[in-house]
This record gives sequence, structure tokens and C-alpha cells, in this order.
Amino acid sequence: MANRGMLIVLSGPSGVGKGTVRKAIFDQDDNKFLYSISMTTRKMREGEVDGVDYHFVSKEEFENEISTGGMLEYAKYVDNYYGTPLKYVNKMLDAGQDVFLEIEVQGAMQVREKISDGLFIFLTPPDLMELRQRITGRGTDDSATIDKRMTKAIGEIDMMQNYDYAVVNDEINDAVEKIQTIIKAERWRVKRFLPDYRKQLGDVFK
Ligand SMILES: Nc1nc2c(ncn2[C@@H]2O[C@H](COP(=O)(O)OP(=O)(O)O)[C@@H](O)[C@H]2O)c(=O)[nH]1
Ligand SMILES: Nc1ncnc2c1ncn2[C@@H]1O[C@H](COP(=O)(O)OP(=O)(O)O)[C@@H](O)[C@H]1O
Repeated sequence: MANRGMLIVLSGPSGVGKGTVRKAIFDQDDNKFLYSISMTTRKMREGEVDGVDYHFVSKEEFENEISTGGMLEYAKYVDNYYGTPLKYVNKMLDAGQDVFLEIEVQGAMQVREKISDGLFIFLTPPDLMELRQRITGRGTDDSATIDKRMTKAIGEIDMMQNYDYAVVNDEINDAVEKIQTIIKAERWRVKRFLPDYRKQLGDVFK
């Protein structure tokens, strides 16, 4: 029953803490999800490993994947492509494995179009000033760039209405616990059971 794996999508505005929360979830011992490793054209940072943090590819390779239908979703973000290879996700879902994506908002909306029975969780900041402080705290942007990121983030927060759940990333451990609770409840959603019973209808009156 409900043999197909669950697709879990964690998204939210830049700087809200998606990467931090995702790492905390995957550091838990009893974590059973498979993380879909994204493909990107951005440069590898110190300490990153190809095939672990991302599949690092050239712009030509990425565009070739797009044109041959190899991407479940992709987005151009700060001049680089980021995307989810389709093959791995489908294979794992068909094998009954739950797959976890941590992606930005444009990509999440493309996944929603294609895999409507996925679980879409929006990570949101306690308030906008705190979001600004987190972006500032990373120390990677000047104040004009921070303004641009904030304008973008406000548009992204507006996309919250297209998600199933909103989780406030106030304290990391609380956010992780809320996400785990949502995932547990999702397993018993009616929509995950009906297709299996419907499939059995053909056999039962033979
Ligand atoms: N659409 C999409 N976004 C992704 C994917 N992988 C990572 N991202 C997002 O791309 C953005 C930039 O990621 P990264 O360069 O690692 O920077 P950082 O998270 O800001 O340190 C983040 O918001 C990620 O969540 C993907 O496969 N698809
Ligand atoms: N719950 C939290 N409380 C305080 N700071 C946080 C929290 N979650 C993340 N951060 C910090 O906010 C910044 C942005 O987090 P990051 O995971 O890079 O965001 P994203 O992946 O959404 O762009 C980082 O400096 C991170 O340490």
C-alpha cells in the first residue's frame, strides 16, 4: 500500500536557512530520506566535493541536459544554473524511497506542476528584519546587493500561498522537529492510498 516514495520539497526565500535546516535533518541518525544532489554551473567552493554537494558541470553540459529533457526543474540564480536531474528522482520514487529536495522558489513551482502529489514545505523567517540580518550575517554581500536580495525575498515570500505548509525558521531544532512532524502526518494522507485501491479494482472482479 502506498508503495511509491514521497517527494518532499523544502523551499523558501534566499537566506532563510534552507541549507542549514536541510543539513540538520540529514545529520539526524534516523534520517531515511534520500537527498537529491543538484546539478549546478557555479564554481566549486573550498571544502565542497563533486557528486556530494552538487554535480558541478559546465554551462554547455547543463544546457544540453535541459534540451534533452533531463531536468525535473531548474532555475537561473545569481548567473548560474541550478537544477534537479529527473532520472534519479523518478527511479528512487518508483523504488519506494522518499526523496528530499532543497531548492529555491522558482524551481519548486516547476516541480509542483509536474509532481502534484509531492509535499511542499515553505521555510519562512520569523520576520523580515531577521531575514535581512541573516543575509547580512553571511557577510557575502554589500548593502546594495542586500537590498536587491531583500526585494527578491519579499516576492518569494508571496509565493507561500502555493505551498502545503509554512514552517517558521526561528530556532533550527524547532523548525526541524516541525518538518519531521509534517512528513510523518503526510504518510497517512488519503491521496497516498486511493490510487492503490483503484489499481486493484481490475483484479478483484475477475
Ligand atoms: N531550483 C533549484 N534551486 C537549487 C537547487 N540546488 C540548490 N538550489 C538553490 O540555489 C540557491 C543557491 O545555492 P548555493 O549556491 O549553494 O548558495 P547558498 O545556499 O546561498 O550558499 C539556494 O537557494 C539553493 O536552495 C536545485 O537543484 N534547483
Ligand atoms: N534558525 C536560525 N537562526 C539563526 N540563524 C540562522 C538560522 N538558520 C540559518 N541561519 C543563518 O542564516 C544564514 C542563511 O542560512 P542558509 O542556510 O545559507 O540559507 P539559504 O540556504 O536559505 O540561503 C546563515 O548564516 C545561517 O547560519
